[in-house]
Amino acid sequence: MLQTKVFQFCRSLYRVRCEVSRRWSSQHHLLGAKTVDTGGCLEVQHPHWPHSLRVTYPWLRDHCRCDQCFNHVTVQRKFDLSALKLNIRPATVISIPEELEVTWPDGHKSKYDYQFLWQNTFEGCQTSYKSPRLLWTPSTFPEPDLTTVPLSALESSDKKGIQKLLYSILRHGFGFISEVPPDLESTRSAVENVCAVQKSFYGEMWELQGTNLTHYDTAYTSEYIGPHTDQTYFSIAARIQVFHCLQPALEGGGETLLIDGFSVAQKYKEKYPQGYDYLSSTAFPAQYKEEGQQHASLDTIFKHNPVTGNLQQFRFNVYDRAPLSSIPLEKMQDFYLHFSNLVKTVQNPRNEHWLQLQPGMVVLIDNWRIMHGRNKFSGMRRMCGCYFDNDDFSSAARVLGIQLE
Ligand SMILES: C[N+](C)(C)CCCC[C@H](N)C(=O)O
Ligand SMILES: O=C(O)CCC(=O)C(=O)O
Repeated sequence: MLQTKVFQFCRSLYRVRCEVSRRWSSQHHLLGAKTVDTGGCLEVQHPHWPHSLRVTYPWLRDHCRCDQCFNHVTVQRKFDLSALKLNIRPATVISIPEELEVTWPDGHKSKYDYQFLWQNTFEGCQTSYKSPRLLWTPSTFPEPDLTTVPLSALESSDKKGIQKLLYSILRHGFGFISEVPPDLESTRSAVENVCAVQKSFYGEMWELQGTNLTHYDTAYTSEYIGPHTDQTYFSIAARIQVFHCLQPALEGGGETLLIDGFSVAQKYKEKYPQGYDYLSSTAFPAQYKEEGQQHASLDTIFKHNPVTGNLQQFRFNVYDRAPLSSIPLEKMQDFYLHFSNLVKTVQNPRNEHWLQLQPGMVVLIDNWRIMHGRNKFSGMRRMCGCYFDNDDFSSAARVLGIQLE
């Protein structure tokens, strides 16, 4: 009881009331925030923040987290936007150490945790997010200890192994799981520690066995396959490609090629800025056809985050291009000019990192960034793998506290 009284007394000391007719201007006390009414919005400066944040009043009203406006069980909004007045302004704003308390003209009270404001406003998000991405070339190809996690660490309940693997994928575009028994089921259970396997017409886990043409794709032959990303014929390509070489080709060949597509994109953008803009804005079709399957998509090669404009996906597959019906006659020369310059940039041998995948080493490749290919081979070779969908993979990363762009 006494404690409550003392707390209430202290709390009242921190409160600074301001009338809406004046400008908000509360002093910050200890850990409380200083707030200033700047007309259409509220500027909040918290002593723990590197800079102040501005939020509009409609934003504040819309983001009220009281039980009437927000269902905390389902984590869904309940506030009726049709009732939102665009010229709404608070009756009072009180800043206390833990939160900001706003009373609206109709008497409704909203409270905002400072961390909530920092993490959920544009200005806070833009300052906090640091991309982990590190571009590489073969000469800066990351050392195996940075990118490899043994299966036992992946299975540990502290999740540190999974975090390391996810960071490696986000940083370098790939990561390895070592010590995985070289069979399909063990590969599945190893990767399922990270994310659910995507179901597609290839099934969930797939296997390439020599030249057994299970699907109508060059992957199921022993031919060379140049650098590409998979599933350009889907409207959303798989985010992660998993490979486990169960048996390297008995008579040689079959090495894996990796190229950092974002590094190539950067070089292409520097050398051919117009081409980069063209291939970021001109969609062209891709396809996959076999009995019972006819997949088609229409999209650009470079795709960017719609808010930051940062490169988000590099879609590149010369083999799965559909007939070019989407480009009008007068734009056709532009297309071939820009596309062939990109192909030349990709095919520069200085981008190529070749490796022989070994049984026991499972590689997870970011299919939105890294191109893969393989050398031709002879004799029996066995490779299994699967894909992860982008949404499932991103969710798995966020669940472990990894912030994504
Ligand atoms: C991986 N797996 C062997 C199942 C399929 C390979 C598909 C390759 C296809 N051209 C594409 O780019 O998607
Ligand atoms: O056989 C391989 O190593 C990879 C084949 C391939 O490029 C693919 O599956 O997309």
